[in-house]
Amino acid sequence: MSQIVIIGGGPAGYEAALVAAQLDADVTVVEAEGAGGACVLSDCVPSKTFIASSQVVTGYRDTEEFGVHSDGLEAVTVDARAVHGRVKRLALAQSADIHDKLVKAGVSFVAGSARLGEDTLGHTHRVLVTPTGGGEEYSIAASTVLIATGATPRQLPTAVPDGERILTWRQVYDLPELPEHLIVVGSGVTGAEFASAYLAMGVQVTLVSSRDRVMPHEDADAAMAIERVFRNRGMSILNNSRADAVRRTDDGVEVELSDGRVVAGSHALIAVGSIPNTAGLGLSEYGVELARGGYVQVDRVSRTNVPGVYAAGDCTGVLPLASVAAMQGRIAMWHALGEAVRPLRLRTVAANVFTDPELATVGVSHDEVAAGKVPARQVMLPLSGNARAKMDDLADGFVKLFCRPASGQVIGGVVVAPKASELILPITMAVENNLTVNELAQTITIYPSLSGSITEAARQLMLHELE
Ligand SMILES: Cc1cc2nc3c(=O)[nH]c(=O)nc-3n(C[C@H](O)[C@H](O)[C@H](O)COP(=O)(O)OP(=O)(O)OC[C@H]3O[C@@H](n4cnc5c(N)ncnc54)[C@H](O)[C@@H]3O)c2cc1C
Ligand SMILES: NC(=O)c1ccc[n+]([C@@H]2O[C@H](COP(=O)([O-])OP(=O)(O)OC[C@H]3O[C@@H](n4cnc5c(N)ncnc54)[C@H](O)[C@@H]3O)[C@@H](O)[C@H]2O)c1
Repeated sequence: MSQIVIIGGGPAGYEAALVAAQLDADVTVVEAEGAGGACVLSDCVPSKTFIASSQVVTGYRDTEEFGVHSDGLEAVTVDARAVHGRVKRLALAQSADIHDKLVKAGVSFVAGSARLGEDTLGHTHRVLVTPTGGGEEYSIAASTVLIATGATPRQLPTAVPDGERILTWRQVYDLPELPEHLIVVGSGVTGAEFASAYLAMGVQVTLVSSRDRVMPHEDADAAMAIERVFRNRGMSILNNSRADAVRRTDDGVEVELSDGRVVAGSHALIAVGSIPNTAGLGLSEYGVELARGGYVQVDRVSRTNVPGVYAAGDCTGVLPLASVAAMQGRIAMWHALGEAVRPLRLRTVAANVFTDPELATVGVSHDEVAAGKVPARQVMLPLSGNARAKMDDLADGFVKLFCRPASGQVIGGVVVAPKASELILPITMAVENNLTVNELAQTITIYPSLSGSITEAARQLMLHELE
């Protein structure tokens, strides 16, 4: 029987374990924090639960427009302890669900910290395990090892988090109350999501963005649309501003920018990216190649350069999403256990930024098209003309579609809208299944619906014979 040892129990690790158990392997997952990993316990799941509370507050905005009288947003109060309690409860419950699922599938789940042992020059790898809460280190033999150790918030040496005023995104749920004035350092996806959620909850937010717009890696039209919404709702956004240092003051924090300006607030959230958890695993000693930044180098079936040692998820830096981590983990096990497997394809991975409004993307990007790397026709359709959007008083979103110039094959799209995460699916299906704009356009959608704008955009891209 194949013996699989998986280091790390996040989406990469636990989804891999489920596949390997299904294929009758003897599977052990060693996890330092808890089933579900950082994704479930401190990153993705908690942040989305927190955002869910912020959306409840948003529901009280602009009720007059709908003919509903209320005391307005000012009368809404957010009980931070209750919100944080819910965040932690849901995370632990999700972790327990995953733990139960693994155990039910026959996986041995070990609470501990693991690393590779000495290279034994054979077909068996040795994984050394230090149990959580003490106990002797012991070793497990494995025919296949999967490194799925995730990543950790990057720290700036001049802005060291103290868990009270200077925070990582993992520490915000321990605050006894909401910040009065939160300075978010870093306007990537993480910074933008938290800035959006705190703003919705009535917190004064300043976003320190090192680039000329927020979310520099996202579609420019979408990022700028969201930046406009942020500003209109009162967020202060400092573009082209790098934080050099963050310091505690008597009653808060001050953030020193590289141009010498100093911004004062009550709290600072440092969201300047992550670093892979690959130190201390014995990888280099074992001959596993690491790329720049300490990421484990893998191919599209999750192999490292060392036979029998695979890696998946954020520790590989391929595309730090839970969905991708999970697929990399499954692919590793299918490959290791001799199943037919399709190498990882990033082209059809949909991603969503959970700001208000949300920003979902799939397929080719505007930058690739603009740079001439991918020939494409495109259309951008504002939601303001959509009947359902008018009813819901949605003015800010849009749908963008990209297709191949001659065939009309759909190759990408962007949606900015509430619940864009749900609306992107038809475009993802079209990209995945090589559908054309004609096929999308001929699909009958619900009337009135926001998804009607997707087929409407497709109709605008249909080529007419006279053109
Ligand atoms: C704030 C935030 C929000 C996010 N939101 C989303 C989202 O909405 N959607 C989405 O798709 N992605 C989201 N992501 C990204 C997503 O969380 C990651 O891509 C995902 O967690 C990666 O999974 P993983 O299995 O690689 O690692 P992780 O989830 O990080 O799990 C790795 C686990 O390995 C453990 N570990 C590390 N070293 C060892 C060791 N030596 N021994 C034993 N255990 C070890 C760690 O303790 C950790 O629990 C978000 C990320 C952040 C930071
Ligand atoms: N909804 C989701 O799916 C979701 C949510 C959060 C994160 N993620 C994943 O995590 C990845 C990483 O996102 P992230 O936002 O954590 O990191 P990131 O690296 O994408 O963004 C960090 C930003 O901070 C900026 N920065 C760095 N140093 C700075 C300084 N001193 N002052 C001001 N700005 C500074 C960087 O220029 C960068 O724009 C995303 O690409 C995504 O794949 C996904």
